[in-house]
Amino acid sequence: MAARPPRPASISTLPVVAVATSGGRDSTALLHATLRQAAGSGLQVLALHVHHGLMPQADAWLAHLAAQCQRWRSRHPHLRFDAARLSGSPSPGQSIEAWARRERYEALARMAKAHGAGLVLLAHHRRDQAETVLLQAMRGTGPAGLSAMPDLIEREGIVWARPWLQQPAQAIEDYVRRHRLRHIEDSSNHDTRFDRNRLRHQVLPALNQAFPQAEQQLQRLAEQAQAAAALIHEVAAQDLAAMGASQAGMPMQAWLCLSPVRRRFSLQAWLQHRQADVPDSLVARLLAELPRARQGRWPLGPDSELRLYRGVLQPLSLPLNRVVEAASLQLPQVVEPGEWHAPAWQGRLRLSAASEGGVPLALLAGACLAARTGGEQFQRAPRSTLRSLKKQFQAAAVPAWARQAPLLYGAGGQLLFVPGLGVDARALAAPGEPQLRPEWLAEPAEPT
Ligand SMILES: Nc1ncnc2c1ncn2[C@@H]1O[C@H](COP(=O)(O)OP(=O)(O)OP(=O)(O)O)[C@@H](O)[C@H]1O
Repeated sequence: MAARPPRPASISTLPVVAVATSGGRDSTALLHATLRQAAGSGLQVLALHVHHGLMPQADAWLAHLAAQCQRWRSRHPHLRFDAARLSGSPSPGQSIEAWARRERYEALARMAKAHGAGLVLLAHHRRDQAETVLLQAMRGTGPAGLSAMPDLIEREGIVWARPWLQQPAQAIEDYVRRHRLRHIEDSSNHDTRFDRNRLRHQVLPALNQAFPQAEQQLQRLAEQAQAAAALIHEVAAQDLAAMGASQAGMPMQAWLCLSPVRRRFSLQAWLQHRQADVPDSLVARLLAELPRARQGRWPLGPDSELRLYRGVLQPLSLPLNRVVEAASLQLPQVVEPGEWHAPAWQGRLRLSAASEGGVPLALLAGACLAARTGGEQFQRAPRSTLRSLKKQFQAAAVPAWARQAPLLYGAGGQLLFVPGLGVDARALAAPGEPQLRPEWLAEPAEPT
């Protein structure tokens, strides 16, 4: 019996490669080149476009792309097109460009995932890379900024690739002419109020003329900076692990033992865990002030700050009601049953009415929460031996993550309560004495 010819694969089962397409010259060329490469390969090509809702012409660009993909589909039946319209706007103080970039990547990632594409191609080329390096240099950035754009990076399950990062703009122009590709012209690319446009039209031509290898050298600089940034990242991560830093706090004693340059990069890395954009001015201030400070507070963001207390630098979120602050006494002088949120430690302190096993109200007056700094002593039961907190945690098999919760200290510095162990026997109220029983309630970590 003759074998049946294999059935063509259904389009929805083919592997998908996405191309981010603005409709401009470069991404039009990349989409076209990808389609040619993919022809007969069994790959599905997905053109993705983001309508930013910022320019009056954006509707026409979207219509142009949809029509172009429709035409190209006659020769490339495995071409699909999708677009997203952004509806938001930048928040006060945020640049339109930064907002548009972030939203664009998020929209591209959403669409790629919805279509099962794990790879998104971007049409940046060598001149874009040179411009990015120079722009970063003009901002006085460090190795991370000078790294400019990676040719391949994985973020949140999507691989972003820039296959033309080594290609000169001229090669793409030639390709577009050879294939007579139609593309849109974004008039804002000539608006010299934008830094990039001034650089492109006024600086780069002169630079290329004076140094014909300028773009290649700037690309090499970006690669060197990428290696340096990766090394800094590795060393900072090792230093933070060695000093026992966590999201909740960075111990100052160990940090001060580092060389100045390692202090700087470990501090920066620790701050960036919490907040992507850490102002250089804050890092400079902390580097200058922390070595001499015993206590202190520094603004971190609109709703958070850093506190130095008992040798630990801690980030605190501010707006939640009744934030238990580490640096000053937070429980009032007259303490009543209630709950205090401590977002920096991802938990709540609850004080409940009790007739035994609690802490006397007198000791709770003006008490505060503080991070473990090492060397604390704790007594489990009235006639038991005083032992180090570390040993007590081990004996009670308190898991390592639970040992990061804050300790409750009385106004006089007396240890009152340790999450996971309970009330220190020296702070136990006598039966019938006015008292409250402390309890620590851990909250699930927020996604970062
Ligand atoms: N609105 C958009 N929708 C989808 N992808 C985009 C969009 N804008 C930019 N991109 C992607 O990001 C790359 C770089 O963006 P950039 O703003 O430098 O390019 P462009 O000048 O808008 O267009 P092109 O690179 O196509 O000439 C584009 O080549 C494209 O891959």
